[in-house]
Amino acid sequence: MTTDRIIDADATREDDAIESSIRPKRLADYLGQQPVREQMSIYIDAAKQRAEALDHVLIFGPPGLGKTTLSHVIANELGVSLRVTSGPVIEKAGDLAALLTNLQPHDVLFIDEIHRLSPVVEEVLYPAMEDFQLDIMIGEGPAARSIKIDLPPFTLIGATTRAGLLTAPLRDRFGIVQRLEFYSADELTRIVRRSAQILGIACEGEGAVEIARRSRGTPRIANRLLRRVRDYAQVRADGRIDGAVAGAAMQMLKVDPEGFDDLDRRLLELIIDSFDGGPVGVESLAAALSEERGTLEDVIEPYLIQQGFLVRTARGRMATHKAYRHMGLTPKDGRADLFAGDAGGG
Ligand SMILES: Nc1ncnc2c1ncn2[C@@H]1O[C@H](COP(=O)(O)OP(=O)(O)OP(=O)(O)O)[C@@H](O)[C@H]1O
Ligand SMILES: [Mg+2]
Repeated sequence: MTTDRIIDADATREDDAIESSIRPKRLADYLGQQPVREQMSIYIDAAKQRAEALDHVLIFGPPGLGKTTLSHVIANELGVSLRVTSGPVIEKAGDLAALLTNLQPHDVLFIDEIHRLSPVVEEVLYPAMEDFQLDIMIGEGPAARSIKIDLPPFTLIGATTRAGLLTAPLRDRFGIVQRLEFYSADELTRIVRRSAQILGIACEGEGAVEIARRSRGTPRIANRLLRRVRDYAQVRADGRIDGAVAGAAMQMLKVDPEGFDDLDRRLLELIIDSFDGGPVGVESLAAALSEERGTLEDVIEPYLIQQGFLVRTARGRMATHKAYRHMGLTPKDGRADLFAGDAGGG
């Protein structure tokens, strides 16, 4: 979105290039996300047994957790084609009509950033999802008329960073809603090992663990850190990534043991120093960091909140006891009690 953070969860061009080789294609290679995998495997088998299109799927979760990957996996497992588009790209009702009428029965249409569909396009999508029917107006003025076109049964997969961004009528039309969670260090370790193997990188036990621990619960970041650590290992060591090499590389990359970079630390510092620990509104924080509010809410905050460094309250964001300690500071009086046992969430 904005920065050149090594731990930015957004995809870069380099990511896209390597993506195709390491992106899992089958459910069995889609590591972690156990409940999602289990459910999807049942829904996919059931749809195949009935020879029906899979019900529409909404996938939401922070950037880099595997929304696009999961949609590819679903289409692969169903044995159908996947058409990829995104909310902002579909400008007119006619664009959507062209996409939908080109689908084969049971195909998957993947709409990324589905919360950014225009209201007009969304209106056209409702009957398409519900009744596999297109209801569009052609012509203008007195000559305008509405025509109905039957569509092949298809599966819509929508992805968004936050379910709350969707309108209620759109959300209600998805029969399957999957929320992706941040990955555990163990899951990320397996992902790092798998990627290392595919890319032919020698990455030993502790090396993979070290990279996983600092990946902010995000596979895209894990894969990117793996590549940067490989560079370091190649130039400064014998090419093998072990714990020590990974640790040294992380120091060079300024990724701290929690996986935080300068931006995360600046955010925590800001709340603690300039706003006395909060609460402080998200707009003020975004302005002070020169970041967009959306970046703050979708990219930076979710992990800090999930890890219990930040809490979202009705009056704004507050730094927790854990945040003070991480920054090497003593919590304000009372704050320790207030947040003792706080496990994050939100
Ligand atoms: N469950 C998984 N197992 C292994 N690797 C994964 C998994 N999920 C994602 N990845 C890896 O992480 C990378 C990023 O995933 P993906 O592009 O699907 O994220 P996304 O949620 O669509 O992100 P964005 O919100 O930016 O679109 C992929 O290239 C893939 O290799
Ligand atoms: Mg994606």
